[in-house]
Amino acid sequence: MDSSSRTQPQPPPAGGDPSEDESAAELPRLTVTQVEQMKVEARVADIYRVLFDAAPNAKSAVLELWRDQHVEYLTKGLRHLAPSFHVLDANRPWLCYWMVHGLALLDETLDDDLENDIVDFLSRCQDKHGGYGGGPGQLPHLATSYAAVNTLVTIGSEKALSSIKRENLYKFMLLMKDKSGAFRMHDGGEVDVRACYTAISVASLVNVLDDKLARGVGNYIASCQTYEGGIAGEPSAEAHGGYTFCGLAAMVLLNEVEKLDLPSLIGWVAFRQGVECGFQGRTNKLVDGCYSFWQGAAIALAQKLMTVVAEQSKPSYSSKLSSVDDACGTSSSGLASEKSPIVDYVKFGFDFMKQSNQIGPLFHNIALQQYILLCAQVLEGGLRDKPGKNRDHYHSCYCLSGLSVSQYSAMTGSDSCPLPQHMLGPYSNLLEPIHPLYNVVLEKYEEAYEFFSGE
Ligand SMILES: CC(C)=CCC/C(C)=C/CC/C(C)=C/COP(=O)(O)OP(=O)(O)O
Ligand SMILES: [Zn+2]
Repeated sequence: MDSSSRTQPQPPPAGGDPSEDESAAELPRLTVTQVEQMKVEARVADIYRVLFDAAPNAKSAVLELWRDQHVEYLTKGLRHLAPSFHVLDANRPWLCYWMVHGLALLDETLDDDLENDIVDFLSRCQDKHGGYGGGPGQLPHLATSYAAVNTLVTIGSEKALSSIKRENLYKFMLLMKDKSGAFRMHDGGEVDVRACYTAISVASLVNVLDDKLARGVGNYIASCQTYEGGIAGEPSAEAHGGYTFCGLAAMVLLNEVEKLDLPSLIGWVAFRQGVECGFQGRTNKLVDGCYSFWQGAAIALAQKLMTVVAEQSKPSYSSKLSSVDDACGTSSSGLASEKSPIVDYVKFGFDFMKQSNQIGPLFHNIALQQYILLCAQVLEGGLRDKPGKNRDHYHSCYCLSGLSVSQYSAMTGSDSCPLPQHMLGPYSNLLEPIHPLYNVVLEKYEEAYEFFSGE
């Protein structure tokens, strides 16, 4: 998308006399500082009522995405990290991903030197036997491998994509496979749904996913779906939005989504949207901007799975769902025992995105945008969990990812643009669309798909 066609929004002035500014002049009773204070008190509905009663035209001043500020915050963060990358942290590929992806969502290109620095740094994080660690010489880990691969796909250059040692990555992932079929995060590490998702997402993205990697994963994930309907990190744990996204996305990539009880999963996710308009991660917890992605994207995936939902909603279905216990896991239905010996796994992610939404948003998409724009944005740039918390790169990445998901959630065609009524604030708020199975910008995914499908 061409950002030059958009007018750059300006944030409202930070505090001060409202009469100093034309848009603020329409806010006779509230300064921005007062608005901030009300947010801290979590009185979002009050802010809205008072603002709109007092000054209907103030709507766009408050509901703008402060692009320039977010770009500055993320770019500064990357420049601080590169070129030495000398922070004592095992999360450096994640820091790269959160900032590079955030900037890509904002349609901001990095300069060549910065891109090269990041590619070189991630190459140094790549273990000689495969997989990426949190820094050079660190133990390879599935989560940092996911962050590194998503960063390189987002950078998208020949140098970036060809720096990924796919054969070694495949061998590393095979080593991380547990006898249950699930994956462990690192050598001697924990087995959980996050590990399953990061392994399957990376393997699918770089086109090395095969039956050996896939076997048993779907059954493990299905065993983590709880009585509430959401998915937990491991069997018998509590359903959580992060793991629900991971589990559902992995199941789609494995073509085993029928092993989940989708109606109950969707119901659980939809009810995690609170009166504050954002999502909570689990029952009885506070809303948090990052769940705009984890929960919002789970719903976005479900919008393309309505055929399965309809099938599972038939009274005759329940006995079939509970009898899914085949450990091989290459069947697309979980119902039948027929299996194809050669499964073209890379196509599942590709074909899924080509499908249109089969239903409108199953959450309040405008309300979610309201939470992100009004409560999660920080005036100086960057996004946060909730009012009263500081901005950080993780929340900036996932609030922006969730904003993109909610902006595109009401579209029916897979390649059209959202209508203005599906977006809150000016149309210049529109972000780049993502591929919700991997959380990379769609265009970048398509380029990587072309690149790796020839391999
Ligand atoms: C790809 C990848 C690595 C995905 C990770 C998914 C993810 C966000 C999992 C959440 C983990 C978790 C139980 C957080 C609870 O934190 P908390 O108790 O501080 O928060 P809460 O009160 O909101 O539950
Ligand atoms: Zn959070």
